[in-house]
Amino acid sequence: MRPEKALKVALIGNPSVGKSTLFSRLTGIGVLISNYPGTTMEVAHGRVVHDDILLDLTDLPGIYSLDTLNPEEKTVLNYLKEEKPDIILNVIDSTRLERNLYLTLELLELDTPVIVALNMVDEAAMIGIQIDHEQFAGLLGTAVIPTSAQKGTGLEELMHAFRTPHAADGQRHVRYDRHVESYIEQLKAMGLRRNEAVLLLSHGNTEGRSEDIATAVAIMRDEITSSHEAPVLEILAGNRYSEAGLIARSVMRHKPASQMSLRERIDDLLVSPLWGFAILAAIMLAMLLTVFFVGGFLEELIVGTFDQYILQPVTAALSAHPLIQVIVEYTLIGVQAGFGIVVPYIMTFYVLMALLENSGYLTRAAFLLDEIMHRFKLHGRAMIPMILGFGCSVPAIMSTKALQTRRERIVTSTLVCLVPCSARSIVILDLVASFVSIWAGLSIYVLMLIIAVVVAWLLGRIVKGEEMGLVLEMVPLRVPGVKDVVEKTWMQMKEFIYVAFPLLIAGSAVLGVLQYVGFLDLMNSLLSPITTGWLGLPDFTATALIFGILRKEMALETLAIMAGTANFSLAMTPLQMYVFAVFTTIYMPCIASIAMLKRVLGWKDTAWITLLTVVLALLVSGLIAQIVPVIMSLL
Ligand SMILES: Nc1nc2c(ncn2[C@@H]2O[C@H](COP(=O)(O)OP(=O)(O)OP(=O)(O)O)[C@@H](O)[C@H]2O)c(=O)[nH]1
Ligand SMILES: [Mg+2]
Repeated sequence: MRPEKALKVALIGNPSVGKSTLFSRLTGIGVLISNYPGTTMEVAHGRVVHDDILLDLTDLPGIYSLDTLNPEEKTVLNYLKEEKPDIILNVIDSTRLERNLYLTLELLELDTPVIVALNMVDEAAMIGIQIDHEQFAGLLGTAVIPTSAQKGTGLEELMHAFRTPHAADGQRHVRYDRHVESYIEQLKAMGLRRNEAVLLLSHGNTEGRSEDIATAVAIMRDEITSSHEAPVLEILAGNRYSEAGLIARSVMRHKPASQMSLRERIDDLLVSPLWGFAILAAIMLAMLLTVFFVGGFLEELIVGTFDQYILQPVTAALSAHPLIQVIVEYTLIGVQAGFGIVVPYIMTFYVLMALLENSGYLTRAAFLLDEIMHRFKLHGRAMIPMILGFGCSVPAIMSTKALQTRRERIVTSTLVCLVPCSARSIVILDLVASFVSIWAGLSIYVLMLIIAVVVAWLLGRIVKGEEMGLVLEMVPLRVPGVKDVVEKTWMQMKEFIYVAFPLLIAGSAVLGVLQYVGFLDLMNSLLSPITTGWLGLPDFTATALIFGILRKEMALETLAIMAGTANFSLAMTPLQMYVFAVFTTIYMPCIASIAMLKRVLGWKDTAWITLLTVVLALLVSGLIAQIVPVIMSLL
């Protein structure tokens, strides 16, 4: 029997506790899951039937409390106010019980029934922490279900808890300071509920309340503040912290580890000043080399096979109208470039990025670089979007939403646009590293690093706004789950297969038509003052650069089509390949990145960033094209 009414469940908890993992376990919907705080920046919904109940689940961004009203907290509070969920599923990390409990205590005071998912019990067991969940449930006055979202345990019990509703009344309420409690009682006598009284006392926002209540609250807040010599919010927070501590200590059975575990030792190395940087450099280099060799190997295999069994036989056998012929040929070369060049490189890249994201390493890199980043008036946290940028700029720009100030978001997004994403890496690796030399390929990454440092320094001075301190949550290091990595890679490859591939095939066919009617020649010659004049490139590169705005890897695919071969050394000199790759890496974010920039920053800043990248690209690659021949002639 299909249930009529859906049970609205909101997943709420601290960052990186496994809310999204649980959400995708329960709904089967793929959402981003990574081991760094602030993965979920946008609300995700999922509707699913489990036996006899229809669940309407919402995955929300991670928050630490309901006190400071930062953007994520506002998202959660607005959701609670507007959507009025039937149940709050509070996900907590068993390895960090005490800190997680602060938010739990706040949630329990609201009017909505709370069910606690005591997540990561697998990890807790590994480090010797056991939690008496029955005693815990008794203390909280609600259901507590031990789960491991990653391993998928405890889900049935969770379903059972959803089916057996309880009222919010019996849930634990923090016992505040005597002084505060007596005021709460007075407010209750004036007709308010306890949680309303607590909220009014902590924030003092009496909008929509009677004058009596507003006056009483104002007097009470003043008295509490003056007698404790601290803001009311701080006093309430102090009470919650000590209660969280008490509860955690009474339900936790801790077996102290006798010696430093291997994991802790690795962790120490990762953030130590000397080894830390060496490891960071080694990881980045290893990643690029792996992509280059694995991708290159697969490419050769696929391109060769495609050439021999499809491209050559088909073009040889085809005798049709020249227009048809050119369309078929261009489309086939497009497909070959997509399958042969893009898939091998991008897939290898995605797998490696997924490993990195899910290992917890990103927060170590952020911690390691925190001091340096502050010289550029950025927080170490800004490192996370930049490293994500090596995969794809779009989620990387989205993740800048986790930064606290607009200034940091603008500067970091600009820098993300200068990080060679996997699509740009394809151009660098498949063109320059393959046909010029691997060192030439790697030198482009060094060049981009130098450019990023200069731009960061300049923007640090130009873009106004405050610099904010922010606590960086250190997530535990963990061996990434195979399933998570496969799922994540597939999620991203799907985007490529469903969105980029049709675009590529249609684009190739359109190119064929445009070529046939002579439009490409016209466009190429219009742009030739820039391409051939200033950049010293063959004129057909103009078409490739324009198509590269749609998607960066299309620059290379179009280049292959225009050059009539994927063996680029037949059509371009090494310097031309180098200049083309540098230009493609810097100029204009792709359309999808522009759309994301607009969402995060608005049109004006997006336009500035785009303009900046175009000017930079023209400047840097033009200078290379002009100066290198002069130097060569002097040698
Ligand atoms: N060992 C273990 N790892 C888990 C468990 N649940 C989630 N994880 C891992 O914890 C990390 C964070 O998971 P997410 O689901 O992205 O966490 P989140 O709470 O949605 O995080 P934000 O969106 O940043 O607030 C990922 O690396 C998961 O694989 C679990 O039960 N056990
Ligand atoms: Mg999440």
